[in-house]
Amino acid sequence: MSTPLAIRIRAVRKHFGDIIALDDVDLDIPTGQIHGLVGPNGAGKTTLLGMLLGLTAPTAGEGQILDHQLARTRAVPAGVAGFLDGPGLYPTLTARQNLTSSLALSGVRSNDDTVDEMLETVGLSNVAHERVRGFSLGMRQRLGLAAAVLTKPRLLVLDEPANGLDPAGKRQVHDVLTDLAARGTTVVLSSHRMDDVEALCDEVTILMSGRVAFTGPLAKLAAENDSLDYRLVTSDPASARRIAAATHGIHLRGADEGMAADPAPTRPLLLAAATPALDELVSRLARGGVAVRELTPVLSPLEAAFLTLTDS
Ligand SMILES: Nc1ncnc2c1ncn2[C@@H]1O[C@H](COP(=O)(O)OP(=O)(O)OP(=O)(O)O)[C@@H](O)[C@H]1O
Repeated sequence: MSTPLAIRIRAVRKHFGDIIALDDVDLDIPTGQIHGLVGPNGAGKTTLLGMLLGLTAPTAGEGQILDHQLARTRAVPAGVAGFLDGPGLYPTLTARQNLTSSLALSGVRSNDDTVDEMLETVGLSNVAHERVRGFSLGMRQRLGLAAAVLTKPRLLVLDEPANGLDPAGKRQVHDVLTDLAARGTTVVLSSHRMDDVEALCDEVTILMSGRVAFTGPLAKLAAENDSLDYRLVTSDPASARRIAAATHGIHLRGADEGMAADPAPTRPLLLAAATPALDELVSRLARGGVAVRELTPVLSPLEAAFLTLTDS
């Protein structure tokens, strides 16, 4: 049996005067999934997230968010938490007071230990008693996430949650979200960082000018890519270049494209290929006694799809 849907949206449109922010959007997000929303500036990501949070009503279309119909009222539906444009925090209260106030407002029962554990989880124990006024963007992001998570949401909606985070902060946020999803919370987040989305999300939706250009698993996106650019490092660059040039479906790129053989190339070889041709190349290299030390996509499937769709 398939996983029940946390979000089911059909033919949703949103107009702001003459501006069409969302145009005929369909979206299915199963319960417990971490779903990434990507797209260029102005694509409609924040508008869609705002709709999930009950802050914006659709102009047309319909949807089901958890047990609720897509908002006609401007209120965050029960079971949903999150934030747009940074978390709403009280600057004059301490980090700890912010969490206890947020809990009190949400009506969720909790105890002091839970609050302290959450501060520890997001790496803010050492500043628990400091006022939020002096916090950096990354600290605010982590505190906002902690406040949202403490309310035990069934759906967590986050606009650019990795903004301003250093690598340690990013890992803490990743751990919190992965743990939440493993316990059944659905997470929908937007990001301009493709590497974050790929590291964290099960599925992704690419929005372009308010329309869904792609929605589905990242693996499907990779499979739909005819050809990707790769960087190849081997034990014998000259032989590798010769073998690559003679392999059907391999296209040399950059400085190697159409160039006479470089007798002693030292740079990595750049080439474009689909997966079957790449498999063939690796077999031929092995048969030719050339060891493959590194074979990596120059752009990930998500980055490549994004650039193709935005025609950059
Ligand atoms: N309240 C509003 N009033 C008028 N236009 C709006 C409003 N909110 C969004 N828009 C417009 O709707 C379109 C989509 O905006 P939205 O903020 O949803 O895009 P986005 O994908 O989140 O962009 P970014 O990556 O820059 O945050 C844009 O053209 C924007 O100018």
